[in-house]
Amino acid sequence: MSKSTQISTHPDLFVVETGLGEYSASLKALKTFEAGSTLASIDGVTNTHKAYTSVQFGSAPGQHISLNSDLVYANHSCEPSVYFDLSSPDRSRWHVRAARRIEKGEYITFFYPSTEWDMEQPFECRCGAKSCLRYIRGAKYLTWGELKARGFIAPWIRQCVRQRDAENSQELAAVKL
Ligand SMILES: C[S@@+](CC[C@H](N)C(=O)[O-])C[C@H]1O[C@@H](n2cnc3c(N)ncnc32)[C@H](O)[C@@H]1O
Repeated sequence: MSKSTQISTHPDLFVVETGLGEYSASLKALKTFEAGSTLASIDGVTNTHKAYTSVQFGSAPGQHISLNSDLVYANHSCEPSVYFDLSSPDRSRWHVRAARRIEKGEYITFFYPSTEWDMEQPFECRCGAKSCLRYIRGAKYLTWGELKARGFIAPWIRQCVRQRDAENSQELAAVKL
């Protein structure tokens, strides 16, 4: 995504850092945020089709939004600094919250599989975290243990995991009969 001519949507909170290669832009905090605090509301969104820039907000087909803001530059991390809370049916209550204390100058990152079941554009993860999962393609490809170790997981992802795991254990039971 190119940032060069766009105006910042959150100039007092974040700055978009542009890198050299493709997909190398990132989002940095311009101030310190306490753990659990709300960084920003997720407003101005529009419904869209699944894309590498979209965020999923439910388990039904087509439940994806376009952020239409600098928040789209938040990269994935396996040890994220924020989470996107789109749990409420009331969109005015959608927020970005701090998963831990975030110092000024730190990257704003979220755990993409916390909202995404089966991503449009998987990638080799470069988050550099000790617990890095290496290849990110959505929650569908992770165990519940791998997911829950990362903190916040959206309700629709928890529901899909429960369904998948129930189906797998039924299949296993059928094989054993
Ligand atoms: C919504 S964009 C995030 C902003 C992106 N860095 C850019 O410059 O447009 C998502 C894309 O960024 C890249 N990305 C995000 N987090 C990454 C990570 N931890 N490791 C490698 N690539 C990442 C992937 O190409 C991914 O499809």
